[in-house]
Amino acid sequence: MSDDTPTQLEFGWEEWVALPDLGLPALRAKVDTGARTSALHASEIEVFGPNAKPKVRFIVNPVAGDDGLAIPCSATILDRREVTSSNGEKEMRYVIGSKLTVNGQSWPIEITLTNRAGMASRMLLGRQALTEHITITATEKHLQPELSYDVYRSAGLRKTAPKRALRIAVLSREDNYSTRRLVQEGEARGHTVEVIDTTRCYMAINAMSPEVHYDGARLPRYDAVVPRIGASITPYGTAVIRQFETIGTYCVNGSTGIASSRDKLQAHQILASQKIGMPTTAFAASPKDTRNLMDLVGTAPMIVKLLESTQGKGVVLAETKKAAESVIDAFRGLRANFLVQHFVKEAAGEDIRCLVIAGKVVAAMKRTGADGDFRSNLHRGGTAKVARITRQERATAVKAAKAFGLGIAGVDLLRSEDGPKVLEVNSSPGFEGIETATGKNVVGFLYDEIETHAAPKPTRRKVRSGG
Ligand SMILES: Nc1ncnc2c1ncn2[C@@H]1O[C@H](COP(=O)(O)OP(=O)(O)OP(=O)(O)O)[C@@H](O)[C@H]1O
Repeated sequence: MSDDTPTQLEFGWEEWVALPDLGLPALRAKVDTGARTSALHASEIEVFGPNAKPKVRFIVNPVAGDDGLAIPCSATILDRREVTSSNGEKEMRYVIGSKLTVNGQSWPIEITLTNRAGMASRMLLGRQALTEHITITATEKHLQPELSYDVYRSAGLRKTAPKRALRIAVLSREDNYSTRRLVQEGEARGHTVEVIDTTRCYMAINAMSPEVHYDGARLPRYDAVVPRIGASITPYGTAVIRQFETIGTYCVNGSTGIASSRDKLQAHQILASQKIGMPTTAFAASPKDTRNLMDLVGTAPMIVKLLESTQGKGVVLAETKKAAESVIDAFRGLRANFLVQHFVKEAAGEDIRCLVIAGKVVAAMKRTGADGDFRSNLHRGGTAKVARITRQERATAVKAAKAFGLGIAGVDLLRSEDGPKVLEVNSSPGFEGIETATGKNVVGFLYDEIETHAAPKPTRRKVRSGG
């Protein structure tokens, strides 16, 4: 039956109803013709979202006497109104809109949210909801079909539950394509996405109530944090993420994974310990060991790489051992840390960027260096196009992201004679190059993962069956 052709329904003083938009398939509602607007008993009522279109999220315990069953809900706020409750008390309440379903018929109603624990009925149906097609027999109850609270126990509940709007923080200092896409895609899905400058977060570190503050106020409870931590602020950025982890916030990439993948020496050690292919790499602290270091890597040409290098700026190709020695001397003179690496010549100035999200390669592109450059970085004038990768390359990329426990990672591979060699695992991969080259909505894949992980699950404990 549709919303347009209501058939007559008979209500007693209490009926079984459903609010499907809120993920509440069974509720007992008391008919209260003394009240204008319907009311739903909700706790943890919290406003979020843009000022122009604020939302509210809250918890409903649909079964009276069973607070173990908690359903997280969210809705757009229609109004905020003063309501006088049955005991005469005035209260400011948020008003939301939702569909009310009874016996296969649905119609839109307004609902105020109120947190009054101990109320036997979880819902009151006011006059506004009791439209013309309803007749009321106040001396009877349950004139409409009975629903069962068992639905809250069914495995399908999470699948059928409406997607709850999430509040997400993107930790980023840059207003670039990647940040903008994260905001745009999240908002298109109905979430609220706030961009937070990582370096402006400050923290009270104490055992009882870990918090993150920003611009004079404590940051709210986020459903998910997407770290986009630039290399120059890794230590502080990872400290901020650790704080969110302590609070229990879901972080797409954890502080440990970001820190260890950033530290080139540690990253190579972790990759090696997982038997993941990578170019032979050596490092030493003392100038006395320069020759031995080069011998470990093999014959020239070889790569000398600054540990702090990004965008290929500190990557040098030394054609001879003599040239490598001069570069190493120069780096040492500048007190710069570096590593020496076998030059994978057959890669011929190309590398493969695999974007791994939640253990899957969701997109891959081949980057080719500008004419005559062995470095394929797009920042150095390289070009990118979609890549077809082999099963071995796919497995290597997935394994590399997993080695650092990263939910999202850009894994760079070189195609060598003996299989893929991982160059680096990037915990804040850019989206522009890969979305342009592959035409894929990579950020969408990331939100799929966030929605799966961060959407609060209905808790089901000791549910009494209804009746
Ligand atoms: N061992 C190697 N053999 C062949 N080519 C290499 C090797 N190491 C680096 N390259 C080339 O140089 C480019 C830059 O190297 P790498 O990614 O290690 O530098 P980076 O400065 O850390 O860059 P990023 O900004 O990606 O972190 C690579 O994309 C690759 O094309």
